[in-house]
Amino acid sequence: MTQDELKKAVGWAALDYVTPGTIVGVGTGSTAAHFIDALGSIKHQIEGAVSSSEASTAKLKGLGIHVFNLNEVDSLAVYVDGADEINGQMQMIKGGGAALTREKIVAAVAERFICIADATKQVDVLGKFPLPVEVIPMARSYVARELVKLGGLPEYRQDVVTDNGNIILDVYNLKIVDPIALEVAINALPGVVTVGLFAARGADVALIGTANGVKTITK
Ligand SMILES: O=C[C@H](O)[C@H](O)[C@H](O)COP(=O)(O)O
Repeated sequence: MTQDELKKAVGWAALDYVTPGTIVGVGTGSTAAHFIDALGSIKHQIEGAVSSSEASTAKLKGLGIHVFNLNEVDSLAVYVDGADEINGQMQMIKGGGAALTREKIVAAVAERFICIADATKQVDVLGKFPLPVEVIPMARSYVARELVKLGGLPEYRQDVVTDNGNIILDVYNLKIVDPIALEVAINALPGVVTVGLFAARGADVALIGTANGVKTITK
């Protein structure tokens, strides 16, 4: 099976976690795009969605799914999204598609985070995938210097502006042995909007696409 077929398998498998009549939290990226297609097949059974990016919003609307503003919604039963890496503690690196901030916000409102990922995303230690950090543009150099002090090698993601008008620093060379501590430390830097570590609030369920089918891991 190709990687995209594995992504499709987990995207569709996530439908099992969608309760009819509810508003669904929707992530961003190539795996989440398969979930959106799957959601389209049951669009008359759900009230709508809350989206984590302009790209997902456009796709949802294109399929005729109503997209709610998060401020209109008190709670979400589930948030379904992909990841760039996920470890055995269900902690993740996200933001390869620059959508990390809105993803973290929508995930925070949801009761359960359903991570959908192909098996290549599973790791023992987070950090091989460069850690995305969304930064206010004027703070770029300052935050980069601080990230070096934390042991990382930050690289400015050229030609990328987030949906919130900010920039992304991708931090290489990290072996993240204490993900929660690093999440707290980076989030505390003035100018950082969000770090793409989803550690304090990780996934509750992981649907992992493997050659032998979809594996379900529950926290
Ligand atoms: O900003 C992007 C998101 O965090 C994605 O969920 C993540 O990059 C995984 O994307 P994909 O499903 O395309 O591998």
